[in-house]
Amino acid sequence: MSQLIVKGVSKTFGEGESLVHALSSIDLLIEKGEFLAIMGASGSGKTTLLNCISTIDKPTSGDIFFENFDIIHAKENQLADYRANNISYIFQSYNLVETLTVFENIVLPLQIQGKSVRKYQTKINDILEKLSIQNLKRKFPNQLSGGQRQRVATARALIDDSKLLIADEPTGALDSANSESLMTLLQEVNKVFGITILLVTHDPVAAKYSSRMVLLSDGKITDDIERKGLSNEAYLQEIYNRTR
Ligand SMILES: Nc1ncnc2c1ncn2[C@@H]1O[C@H](COP(=O)(O)OP(=O)(O)OP(=O)(O)O)[C@@H](O)[C@H]1O
Repeated sequence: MSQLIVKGVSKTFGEGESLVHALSSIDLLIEKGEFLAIMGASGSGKTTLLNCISTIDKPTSGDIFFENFDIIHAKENQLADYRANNISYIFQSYNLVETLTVFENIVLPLQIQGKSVRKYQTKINDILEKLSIQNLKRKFPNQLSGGQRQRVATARALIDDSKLLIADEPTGALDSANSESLMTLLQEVNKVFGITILLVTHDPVAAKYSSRMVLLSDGKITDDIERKGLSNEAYLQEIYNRTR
């Protein structure tokens, strides 16, 4: 059973002359632990698809199930629980709180959800160690390099047992060196923690770190390729071939 099932999802905006078909009958099965890159031209429906999955937006028709949970027919309080328990985001700007230490930033989602930081101590140490930021715990964000800030923001996204990590154009504002380090980090996090990642990107170089790429054109899926055993570079070539 796939972790995420998107079945016949359509989404329109506006009406009459200004009607836009943002998504047209999207069918997509996503397995647990997949690192999926969603590509496509501007306006092809990438963000709308992510928004329907993360319940920011509601499809006009179709069904979405996450681990058997029926997102479309759920009540608002159930959706709030779904979001809190399952979804984390990686933001372009990292969104670290400058007046809190690295440790306090990382445990913030636990505190917001009223969870005991003490119960998560082993997991916190594991994440700090795996992301090589144990020695930064007491520092403040303004004492960190760009790459270290990325690692702290990623640790925070991983702390609360979320099953789905959503990154909408996370490299959009980064230079190529920082893009590469963020994408390498996401690839590592996907492998080590097995978290499912949904990445929206325009950039084939960012998409080469994924395990699968779907291409949207005018609200439809027009291509779907898996990395299988390909190296990043061979997979990149395949993505170039299929997206140009
Ligand atoms: N709230 C809205 N109201 C009206 N039209 C919308 C709205 N949101 C999206 N659209 C339209 O739906 C289509 C898909 O938009 P979407 O933002 O999903 O595309 P995208 O592939 O993420 O684009 P980009 O790469 O530029 O971010 C576009 O034609 C867009 O203009």
